[in-house]
Amino acid sequence: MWDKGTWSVEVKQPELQISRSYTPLPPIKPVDYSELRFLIRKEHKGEVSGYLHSMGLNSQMELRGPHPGFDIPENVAEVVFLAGGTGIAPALQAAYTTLERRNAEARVRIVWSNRWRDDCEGGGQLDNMDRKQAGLIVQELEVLQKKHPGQLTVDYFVDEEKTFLNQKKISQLTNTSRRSNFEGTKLLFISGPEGFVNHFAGPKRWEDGREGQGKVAGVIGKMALRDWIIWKL
Ligand SMILES: Cc1cc2nc3c(=O)[nH]c(=O)nc-3n(C[C@H](O)[C@H](O)[C@H](O)COP(=O)(O)OP(=O)(O)OC[C@H]3O[C@@H](n4cnc5c(N)ncnc54)[C@H](O)[C@@H]3O)c2cc1C
Repeated sequence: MWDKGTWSVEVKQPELQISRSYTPLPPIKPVDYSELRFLIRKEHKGEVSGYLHSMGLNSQMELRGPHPGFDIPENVAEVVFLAGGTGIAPALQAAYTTLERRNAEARVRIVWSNRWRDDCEGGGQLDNMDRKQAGLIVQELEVLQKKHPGQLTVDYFVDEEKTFLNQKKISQLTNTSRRSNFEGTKLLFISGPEGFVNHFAGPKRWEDGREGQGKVAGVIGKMALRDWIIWKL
């Protein structure tokens, strides 16, 4: 799956017989297929996330999948990924596939918005702090940046610090006029809580019994971005 793009698996809660989807984080060492890592937010009264957070070491769980998400095309040139909260997990997947398995000149720009600084400790502030104090995901993003200098940027926005992603920032990220000599597919992803996706790209819609993309609306809908494939996750 790491050759393809974004993907998820379902975790089953055995007592209630319900399942929810979760997004494996890309490998940090050479690919070890026996290991899956996740970032799972503990939702207040969340059935499956609460169950997962209550599990002890060496517990067993039932997984279903993998379920493919978006396949990153071979000729990808630009990826802009707007991630809210745990939407950073598919952002890491897209960055991994693009940077490790595609053209060495492809560029990835991630924006990670969180409500609280605790969720992205050290993000955008690593020059002034001990790296070990940074959040694990922030550290992983930095490792990927160092491995692919100039190819990956990460911007952090934190609601409680009154910094917010806006149209101006998205315009900057999608303005690739200075790279007009480098042709290829341009992908703009929006991934996160429903309110985040709705605000920036409009709601997804049920189409033929499945969750489909719906129209591109919201902030991005007003921008008339040409040449970009826009994908809600
Ligand atoms: C493709 C995909 C990938 C995903 N990847 C990840 C990931 O990597 N990490 C991650 O953390 N999440 C991920 N999610 C979200 C995840 O699947 C779950 O939706 C999330 O963990 C919540 O599930 P839950 O069973 O814990 O909560 P649920 O029990 O479904 O509850 C969700 C919320 O609704 C509230 N709620 C429930 N019932 C009611 C009610 N009757 N009235 C009012 N409020 C109610 C709960 O308090 C809770 O806040 C992904 C989702 C998709 C579709």
